[in-house]
Amino acid sequence: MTRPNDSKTALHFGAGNIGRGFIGALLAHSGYRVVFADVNEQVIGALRERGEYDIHILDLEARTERVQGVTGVLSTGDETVPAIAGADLITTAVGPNVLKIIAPTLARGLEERAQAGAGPLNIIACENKVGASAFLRGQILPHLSGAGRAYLEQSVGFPNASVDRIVPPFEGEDVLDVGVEDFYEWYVEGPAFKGGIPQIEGMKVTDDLMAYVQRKLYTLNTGHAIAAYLGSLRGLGTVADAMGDPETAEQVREAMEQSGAALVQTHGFDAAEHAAYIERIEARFKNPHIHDEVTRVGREPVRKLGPQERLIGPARMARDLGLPAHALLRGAAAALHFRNAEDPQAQELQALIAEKGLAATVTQLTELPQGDELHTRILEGYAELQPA
Ligand SMILES: NC(=O)c1ccc[n+]([C@@H]2O[C@H](COP(=O)([O-])OP(=O)(O)OC[C@H]3O[C@@H](n4cnc5c(N)ncnc54)[C@H](O)[C@@H]3O)[C@@H](O)[C@H]2O)c1
Ligand SMILES: O=P(O)(O)OC[C@@H](O)[C@@H](O)[C@H](O)[C@H](O)CO
Repeated sequence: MTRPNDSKTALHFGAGNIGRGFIGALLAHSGYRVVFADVNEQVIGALRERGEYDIHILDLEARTERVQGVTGVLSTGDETVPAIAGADLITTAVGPNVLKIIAPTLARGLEERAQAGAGPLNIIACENKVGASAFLRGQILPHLSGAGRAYLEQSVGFPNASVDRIVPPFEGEDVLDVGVEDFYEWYVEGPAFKGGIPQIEGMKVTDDLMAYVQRKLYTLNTGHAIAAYLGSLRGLGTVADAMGDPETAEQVREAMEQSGAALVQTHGFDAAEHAAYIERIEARFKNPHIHDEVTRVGREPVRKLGPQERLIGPARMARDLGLPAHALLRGAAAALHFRNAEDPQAQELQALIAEKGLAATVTQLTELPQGDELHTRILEGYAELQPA
């Protein structure tokens, strides 16, 4: 059977959970030869040696899927620039903070393409960040010559995307094994593609990406983060444990309902469909087959407290519409309590609070001025929430 992308190559930065467990797998199933670029020598070595790996679907009906036709390059090595020059599509799932690190390498690859007179290319950043592909474009531009810049402007699309599949770290028999939930959803911004939209199994194209990005980030990631931060405060180890605690589960639901009311008004979603969307997410959080530590879900609290992010973004949206936001702000307050000796941003957060005080830290991270009602409510929430 021929597939739409047989004989094409996709280069995917980040052979981690989402890379192997979601985006890379869809690309391979759609016929692409998938080249993963990563800094992890063990994973890249195994991908090169074996050319395939297994995905374990951790749900009511457990099953295993084999992903074939894959290989790897070290993103710091000599092969990555030619791989960029020869790719038909580039995707990333490295984490929002790593985009600026891979930007100079991408720029070198684009220079080669410009010199070779190559055709159009699309680069899709599959990260939990509003406008991640556009952000990556902005990081690449300063590294380009005039010719490279002209090629980028004319021939390189940076469609933004929303990616949803819960993929925690997985202890398999093999280093390449990955464990995922059955559910997945990938929306990409149609009008931003250059040179036609590739046919990829499971990739949905939309003209209104912001609605889908906010629907996912301000519902799933909002509830997820609040489950993690309240769970962590209450000594609970995983998201499923946190959702097993009736008070935490109720507070998570209340927050998703508050962001939901704001999203329904902002984007015109059907209220009943949005309620069903929340219910589905709650069931995903409770999936007993997924072991997702609150430390992973709460990782990088400085990023998660940002003004457009999953806690403050929907709280501001609700406030601007005259809707309640207290459960969302309780989540932000819980985030400020987050401690994890292995998470540099959790360390940075506690150091900031110790050095500058809570009020100044909240302003620095959320951009909410002191005296703003949301700022005040976060401080009150912080005082009410005490570690177990
Ligand atoms: N895991 C999930 O449930 C999930 C779901 C949706 C979206 N996301 C988003 O996907 C992105 C990746 O998350 P993840 O959970 O897969 O993280 P991860 O840590 O499992 O994977 C990231 C990978 O990037 C690699 N990496 C780091 N620096 C690199 C560099 N300079 N060059 C190339 N590779 C580099 C790491 O070695 C790692 O393999 C994040 O933006 C996250 O928010 C995650
Ligand atoms: O990846 P982060 O750190 O932005 O957020 C942690 C989790 O909420 C996230 O990875 C979810 O599992 C994922 O967004 C589900 O689609």
